[in-house]
Amino acid sequence: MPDAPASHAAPTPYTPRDAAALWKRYQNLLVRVASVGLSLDVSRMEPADGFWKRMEPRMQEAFAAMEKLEEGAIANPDEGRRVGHYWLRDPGLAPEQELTEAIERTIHDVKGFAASVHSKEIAPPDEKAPRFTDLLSIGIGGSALGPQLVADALGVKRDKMKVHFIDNTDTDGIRRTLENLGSRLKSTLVLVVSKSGGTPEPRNGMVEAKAAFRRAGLDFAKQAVAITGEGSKLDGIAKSEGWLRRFPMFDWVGGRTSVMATVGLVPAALQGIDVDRFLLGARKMDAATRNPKTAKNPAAMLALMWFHATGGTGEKDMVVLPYKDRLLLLSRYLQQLVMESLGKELDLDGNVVHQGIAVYGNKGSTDQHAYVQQLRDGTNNFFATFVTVLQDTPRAGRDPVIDVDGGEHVTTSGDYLTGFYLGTRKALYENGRESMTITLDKLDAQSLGAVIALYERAVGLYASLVNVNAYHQPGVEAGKKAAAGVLDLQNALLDRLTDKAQSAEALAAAAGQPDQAETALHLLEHLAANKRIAKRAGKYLKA
Ligand SMILES: O=P(O)(O)OC[C@H]1O[C@H](O)[C@H](O)[C@@H](O)[C@@H]1O
Repeated sequence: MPDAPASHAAPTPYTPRDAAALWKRYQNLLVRVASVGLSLDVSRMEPADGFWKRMEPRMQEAFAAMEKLEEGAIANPDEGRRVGHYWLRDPGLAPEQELTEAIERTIHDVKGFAASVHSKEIAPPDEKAPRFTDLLSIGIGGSALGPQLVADALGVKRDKMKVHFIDNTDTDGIRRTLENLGSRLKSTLVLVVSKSGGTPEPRNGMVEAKAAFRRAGLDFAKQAVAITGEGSKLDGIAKSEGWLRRFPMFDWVGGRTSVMATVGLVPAALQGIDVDRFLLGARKMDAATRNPKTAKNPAAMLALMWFHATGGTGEKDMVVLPYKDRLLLLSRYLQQLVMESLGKELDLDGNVVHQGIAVYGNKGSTDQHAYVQQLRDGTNNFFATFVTVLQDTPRAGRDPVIDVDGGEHVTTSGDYLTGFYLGTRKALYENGRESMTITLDKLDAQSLGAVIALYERAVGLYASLVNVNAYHQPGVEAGKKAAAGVLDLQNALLDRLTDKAQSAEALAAAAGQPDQAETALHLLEHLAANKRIAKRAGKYLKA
């Protein structure tokens, strides 16, 4: 008889409570922010006895650090920057009157610009295009993820403009987006969005868009808007070429928290989204998450539950599962917000800590038919955050009700979605898998602003709990520098290429980089696959 296989079952970290105990726990722990119609339920998280008490002094320190940040302290010490995204939705909080005025003026300008575009006062130069119909936003990272989330979560059929994105330097992806616009290019307003104004991907997107405009006989500058830091490279280009408009990006707003700055507000306002309500939702959530009573503060509760679930070291992943198609991009948005903020090698005292929390997820119930199997039965290396919306559609009560079952009572698709969420949560809990739930009464500009603000604050508080700088991203630079070196090598290889076929190794050596033979091979293969150079018997030559 072979030995019985070793059990790989993940340990159950807690004994599931019975229904009565859970009901009580739910009632005790629920945090409700009535002003924005949002609730946070952490009853299916099971921190050990004494956790709340033990963490309370640290949470109070985190509140104090956050208070200083909001007052204008240099909360990003490595970059010597202040961190002002909370001021964007409550300009009166900004530490100086000039900043308050700059924020207010910018919001006013954004709304004014959108109104002029909608009223056709600002219109395309082509006579055959009486108004701007489409919006092409070119940006990456924080200059794309927030706007994409907002556009998808809140877009409706009667949007004032149809929004498209170029968020990569993928030739085919760019072409596909531009081809989709087709003859509507003449009525497309282009936003080139880059806080630093020097990121290669949006620069490339801009160059490709310009080429498409030229091919169509259109004047790019008359249809282009720059959203960037004042004095940046992009700002200079927009200024010298006389673009339609330039909107400033404040230095004290980080890319991943820029959705309530011009980065997010310009496209949202142009699409026709109520940006005032969006900002209001965030402002109300900010008020709720300044509450120093931990148990009443949803951001503090979230941060504490992350700390509990991951041991304060990121040992478990955060699975974000919105049961709502419109919130599909929330997990991708949170991936940047959480991982770029918390994923750090060093803590604030310079110790090597390798912090972070991995975030992934798409949407329910769709994911139940994909990877939820592993969540329920497999390795117990995650905690789930369900996001649910009570109101099935913005027209609830007016939409026709479709009975999908034909039983005694009406059952709708939305009822199934709710059933699947509740069922999955239960199945996970009973198998020792923890989860939280954020419930929105309805999904609209206000509640979306509130959810974003909730996570921004939770990330800031958590960063304090684990003592990292949430507002820099030194690791990103390493990849950027390496990429620049690779492109330099490509140019050196192209310089050495002749009509005589040479191996990758020989070309790398000729380029003075004999130790880069493998990189040279990859570059040459890419060039050959795109017919920009020729390849013969495994060697490379001019095309
Ligand atoms: O807006 P940009 O300056 O072009 O930056 C776009 C993105 O790129 C960087 O690499 C950062 O890591 C992100 O935080 C940022 O959002």
